[in-house]
Amino acid sequence: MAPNPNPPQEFAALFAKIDELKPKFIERLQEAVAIPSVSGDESLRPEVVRTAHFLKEELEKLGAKDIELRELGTQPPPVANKDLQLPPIVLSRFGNDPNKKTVLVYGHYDVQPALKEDGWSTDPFTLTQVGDVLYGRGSSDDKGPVIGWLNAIQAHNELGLELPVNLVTCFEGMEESGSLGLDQLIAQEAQAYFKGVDAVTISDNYWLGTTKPVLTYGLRGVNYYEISVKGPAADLHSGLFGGIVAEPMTDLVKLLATLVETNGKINIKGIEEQIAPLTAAEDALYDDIEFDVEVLNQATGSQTALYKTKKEILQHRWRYPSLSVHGIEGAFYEAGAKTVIPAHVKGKFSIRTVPNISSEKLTLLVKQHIDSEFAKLGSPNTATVELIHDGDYWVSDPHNSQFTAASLATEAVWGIKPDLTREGGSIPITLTFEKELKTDVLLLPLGRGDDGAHSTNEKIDVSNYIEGVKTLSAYLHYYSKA
Ligand SMILES: C[C@H](N)C(=O)N[C@@H](Cc1c[nH]cn1)C(=O)O
Ligand SMILES: [Zn+2]
Ligand SMILES: [Zn+2]
Repeated sequence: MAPNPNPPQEFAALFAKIDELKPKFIERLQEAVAIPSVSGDESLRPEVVRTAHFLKEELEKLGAKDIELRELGTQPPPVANKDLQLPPIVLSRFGNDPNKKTVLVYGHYDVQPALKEDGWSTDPFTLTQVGDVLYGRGSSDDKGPVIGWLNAIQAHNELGLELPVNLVTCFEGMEESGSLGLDQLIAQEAQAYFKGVDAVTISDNYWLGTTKPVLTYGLRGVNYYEISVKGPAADLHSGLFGGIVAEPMTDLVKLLATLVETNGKINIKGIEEQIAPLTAAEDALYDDIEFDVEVLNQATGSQTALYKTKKEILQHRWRYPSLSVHGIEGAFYEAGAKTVIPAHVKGKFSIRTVPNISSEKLTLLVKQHIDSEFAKLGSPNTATVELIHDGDYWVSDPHNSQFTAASLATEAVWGIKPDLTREGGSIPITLTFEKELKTDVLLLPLGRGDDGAHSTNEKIDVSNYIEGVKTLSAYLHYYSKA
């Protein structure tokens, strides 16, 4: 999609300044991407913390006040290093004018793991421009959008243009690992640091496809589980012990295979009954959305879609649960042919939740399922299942003043009204902001549906990044007048 060739006159200088600053904005993202802030890898925790310091320095340069790196204590189990500190929350403030509205912007500076050997064409932690595309881990999820907010502030500063709202930043470093510790901080600061916040804006998801901007009013939740199967006291030689001991891997693979069918059907009893019925009014909402199975095939680079029609695909992404098996810890996985019997293996899977699935009830059902399936195996090993983290689903009203302002901003930048979408992914903290601050939350995505978030060759198109900075800026102006 080409940007609007005739943006409103009121934004002419601001948009021109953003275009002029493009090289600086790309350089800032390059610096952010260069820090491998993988929250799920304990050994990289210092890098996650280094990213918080990088943001603090950038915020200082931009003139933020009350900058704080708020510590959250040690990471709760399961964790190898019991003294592992959680990464800090980066709080800061631009303006404190009682006559202006206050917008809290949330984003995360941690990323998913990435290794060149996973199949990346370029080094994942070196932002690499190929044509009009910027490749690198976090470029879209979520360093690009986080840096996008800083860029919007810089453009205002360089023009000598006051921000139209007071801005509060809340950037976290554990989103990809369950947002540990942030719920408590938000509750604690609702009437302190966050007092007076009128609106929360999150830029941490994606357009549905590659051409049309969207605003998002729903998220699925996520419950992440680990099945632990223990047997022998240590790994064993399969020639000496194969056939005469019960193998944990065999049990685990059987258990994992009971969870879900190839067609996506979840086999855990009691989940389906909790799903909110589809009303005719909700069903009709899907009619006008631009999407087809080819967009899905393009995003996955395959022909592996389970559904063919737009409605089926979108409903199964947004309003039905899914169960994904992610990996096995403790198992042999490298190249070669090691003949080991692993002694202790952990299978990881998650369930995306939707209205009205309760996290507590789901965990009970998962435990019942694993216990009953394991009993059927008659194994002398032990199997336990544990909830690692959970985050609730969220559905909001897409017609409040924030959405209206964001829709106007999108039209100003892209020359088109955005589609209103829900998201299959999860941002666990969204509901907490809504509940604790008693404000509405808007999801205003910058990246495209084919950005490859969490995947190899994650990217953000230069146009999405730069026009995104314009969209964030214009949104603040429209919202200030709403
Ligand atoms: C949508 C967002 N950018 C995202 O990727 N969220 C993660 C959150 C999460 C929860 N557990 C682990 N990661 C996601 O949806 O997977
Ligand atoms: Zn994200
Ligand atoms: Zn993510």
